[in-house]
Amino acid sequence: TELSETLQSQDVFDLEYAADLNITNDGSEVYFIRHYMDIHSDKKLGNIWKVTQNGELTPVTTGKHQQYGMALSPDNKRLAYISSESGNPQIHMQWLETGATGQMTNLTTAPSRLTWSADGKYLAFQMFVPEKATPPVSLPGKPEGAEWAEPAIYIDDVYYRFDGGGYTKPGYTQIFLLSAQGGTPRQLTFDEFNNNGAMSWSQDGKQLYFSANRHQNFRLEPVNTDIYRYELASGEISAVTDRNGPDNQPSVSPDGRYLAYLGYDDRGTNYENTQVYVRDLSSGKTQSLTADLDRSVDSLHWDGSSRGLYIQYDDQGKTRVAYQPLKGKAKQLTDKLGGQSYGRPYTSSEFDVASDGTVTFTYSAPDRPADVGLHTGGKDIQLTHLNDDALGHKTLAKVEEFWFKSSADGRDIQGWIAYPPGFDKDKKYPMVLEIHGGPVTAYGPHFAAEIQLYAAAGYVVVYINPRGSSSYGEEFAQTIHLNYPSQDYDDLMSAVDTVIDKGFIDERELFVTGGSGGGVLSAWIVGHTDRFKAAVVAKPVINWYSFVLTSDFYPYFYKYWFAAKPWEDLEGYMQRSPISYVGNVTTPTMLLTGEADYRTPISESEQYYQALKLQGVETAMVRIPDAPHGIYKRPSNLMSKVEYILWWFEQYRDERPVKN
Ligand SMILES: CSCC[C@H](NC=O)C(=O)N[C@@H](CC(C)C)C(=O)N[C@@H](Cc1ccccc1)C(=O)O
Repeated sequence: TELSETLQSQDVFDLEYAADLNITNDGSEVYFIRHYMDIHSDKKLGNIWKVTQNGELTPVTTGKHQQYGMALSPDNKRLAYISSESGNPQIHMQWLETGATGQMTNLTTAPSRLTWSADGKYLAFQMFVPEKATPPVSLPGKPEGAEWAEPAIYIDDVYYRFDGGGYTKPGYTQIFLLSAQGGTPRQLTFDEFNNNGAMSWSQDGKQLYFSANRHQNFRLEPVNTDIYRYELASGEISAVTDRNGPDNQPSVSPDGRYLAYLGYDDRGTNYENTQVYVRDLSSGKTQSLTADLDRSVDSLHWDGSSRGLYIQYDDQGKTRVAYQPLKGKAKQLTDKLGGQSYGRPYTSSEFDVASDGTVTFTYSAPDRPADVGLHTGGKDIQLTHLNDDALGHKTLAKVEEFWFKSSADGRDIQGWIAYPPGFDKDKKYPMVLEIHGGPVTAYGPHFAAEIQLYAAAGYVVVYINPRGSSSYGEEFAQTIHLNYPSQDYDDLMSAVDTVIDKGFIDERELFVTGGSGGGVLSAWIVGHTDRFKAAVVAKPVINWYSFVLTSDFYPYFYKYWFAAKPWEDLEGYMQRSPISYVGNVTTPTMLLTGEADYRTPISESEQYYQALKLQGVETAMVRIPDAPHGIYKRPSNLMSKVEYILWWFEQYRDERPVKN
């Protein structure tokens, strides 16, 4: 058959995906944000749409806005959401029976986490409250009308910049209460903590549960969140949990008897399974429902009868929803969740449940970003086809799962092969090995523009979940505790050998790329083998010593990824740093990083670039202006990333592909 069009990088502007799924109590309709890429502002925007069980789609809001944080009222008659249509983010409401809409607030900073009280009379929300910063120094002698340089910036907080958010301002996130009739929000919390975790109301509306890190030393105990109870009548705040380790996502059962939440005991490792806990609110008795699951639960929703919970977790690169009763075994419902990470094939999804047990979820397929799916009557139904117009006429890469044994120790490892459109097993193809970051995350059989674009350019693309990835249980993730990179390198090389053995790879045409943790591993690869013809190392850590002292989340990294502070274990830090092996590199290696990446700051890439130059190795550096760690967030930056990677590889191909 003749090939139809293949995917081009500019097609990323045509992608849409579903998010913020809210299902009605009777399961008949799903409200969701229909995200699209605006080619003029180069940003992801989104409006609210509704889809019925038979797939009928209706717009609920319109306009070129960013709308998000949607929350359907308990009686399903109103929809609260956040919209930037007035110029900055405000709470809006739509009365669904009449279609009347209104802006409910005039806030000075962005609201988040809209949470309805059970009687539908109030919305709790959160908002950053800035504090006045008085600089310790002011300069004397400025003549009137003089134009002096911007004043110096004084910093004394532990966290002074966040990836994606820029340099921080002094202040804290506080909880507010807004009448569903509108009016002035009332501030509920005032203390010097970030009260910024998920919230849930008691059924009688007298208490608000929320998660936050309210420990005196919270800045240096970065994952020690607990659940707190706020008494609406007195303003008193008391701790419900107090263990060492995160407790979050509180959710009061519909009958008001139980509080469910997620968490784990912090043992100081790189990964622990997040479990579901249920506390009987009158006796205080608490039990874990998922101690035997050996997977991390990411989210939960109560069943309408309060007899159990619907839970979401990653398993072997896919995401499942299961029903976990308060007593007894879990029942699997669907494993078709995903599709929200449209750049690279990370697991990323969400779900919601109606009172009758109908589950809506983001429906994943290797050839489409997230659609709205429904699980009802034991079946999965795809309700929307948001990208059939943009992608339906194109030939996309087929994605096939494979398993192989690692040469390190015979461990079973899972991976996927994306075949170029028009693939013929009797021909020989160049290969791209694409490596995920985290390092405790997972790739899976999900749509990814980057993978699809490399395949459309004629490469067989291989991606795997090396040891250390999530979705295979605690032992698998913890193999890299204080040991990253290590045998994950062997897993990656075994994947390459396994695919070569299939007979359709030109062994002389091997290429490698990866981002973040995948940048660490691709730099590690070129320092340990010369099998690849060219490499692109994206947003990497090159030197763990400098990374820990420049990354935004440094109180976490030194504590959970290393045995000691950098100056206490110089040898350990350097032994695991790609910079230590730069003397071995002969592979032409390009660096690519966002200039506003405060997670893996661009100084990491600069170190490797300069070292490679000193070594006389072919190299180049691509700097993406203003881009944070999530380079893909602006579609044109995703295009730049892919175009530069393909261009770099093409320089080193024996036969360059002919551009049409
Ligand atoms: C508790 S913070 C752990 C670090 C965080 N992990 C999230 O998965 C992270 O930012 N990891 C970086 C590498 C690290 C700073 C050396 C990373 O590999 N990022 C990946 C994965 C990722 C995907 C989506 C959102 C956040 C991270 C990447 O950017 O591809």
